[in-house]
Amino acid sequence: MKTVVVKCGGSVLKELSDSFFSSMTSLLADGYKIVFVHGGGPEINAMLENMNVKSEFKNGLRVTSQDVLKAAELVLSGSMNRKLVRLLEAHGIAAIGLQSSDQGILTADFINKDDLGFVGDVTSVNQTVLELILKAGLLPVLTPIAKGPNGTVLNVNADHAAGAAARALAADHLLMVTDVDGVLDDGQLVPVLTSLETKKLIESGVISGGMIPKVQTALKALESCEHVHIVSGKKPFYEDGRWHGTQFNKEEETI
Ligand SMILES: Nc1ncnc2c1ncn2[C@@H]1O[C@H](COP(=O)(O)OP(=O)(O)O)[C@@H](O)[C@H]1O
Ligand SMILES: CC(=O)N[C@@H](CCC(=O)OP(=O)(O)O)C(=O)O
Repeated sequence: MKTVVVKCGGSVLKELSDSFFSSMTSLLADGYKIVFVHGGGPEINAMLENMNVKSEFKNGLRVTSQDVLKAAELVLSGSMNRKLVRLLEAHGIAAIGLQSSDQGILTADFINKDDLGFVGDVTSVNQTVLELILKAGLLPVLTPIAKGPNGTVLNVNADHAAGAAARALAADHLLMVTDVDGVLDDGQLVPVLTSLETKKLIESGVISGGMIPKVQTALKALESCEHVHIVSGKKPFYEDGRWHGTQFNKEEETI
């Protein structure tokens, strides 16, 4: 079973194009099984603003108090997950929304409770449930809210959640869908990146903000995934068996 984990950022959820869904349909037609993980960062920001709750990010991760966690869960599970499943269904794709803390679909541990609050790093993935759903011909759509220790739930960066799902499922492909064409340098798409080149772009400040957890996840995913891409959700990303965006390659492949 060829599996692709697709991560869709909150930045682009409202702007997903028909051509994006056509690419999804082409992938399914080519025999790929797809697991979707979504974010919702901008929508969580808007909700927190409405609630007059301040939140800050440290290295791309949202510092998450109990109040922030409640808002994040409400937005991710109650709003973003619902929207995405309905959009997929409207484009003829049989999808099912999953709250990832249920049945430990994603289980996580605190990264650093004192520093980040209720923020987790995924420690295990319930493959049995995901594989059952895939075998039934459905596309699972996962929230980045994980089961934590002692009855807690933890907020997981959606890029990290997707990377963990890709590794656990031994996915062939990790696709990170965002609001730009891929990694840009001076406004130009960088079509191929190795880990060394990526690190240089982070050091020089070309890659910043929300792109940092994305490229870090991409590089880590290369340990188990054959193909890793960052692509735009506003355009087709897969046409005639070819992928667009920025492709990440292992170092030795380019030397
Ligand atoms: N070198 C870069 N190339 C492209 N985007 C970058 C780069 N550096 C920073 N970014 C920013 O990263 C954003 C994508 O990250 P983010 O907003 O967290 O998206 P998502 O919600 O999809 O995870 C882009 O819209 C852009 O503003
Ligand atoms: C810990 C942490 O940062 N969690 C993220 C989860 C959502 C997310 O990652 O959404 P995007 O993919 O749209 O950025 C947050 O609270 O914003």
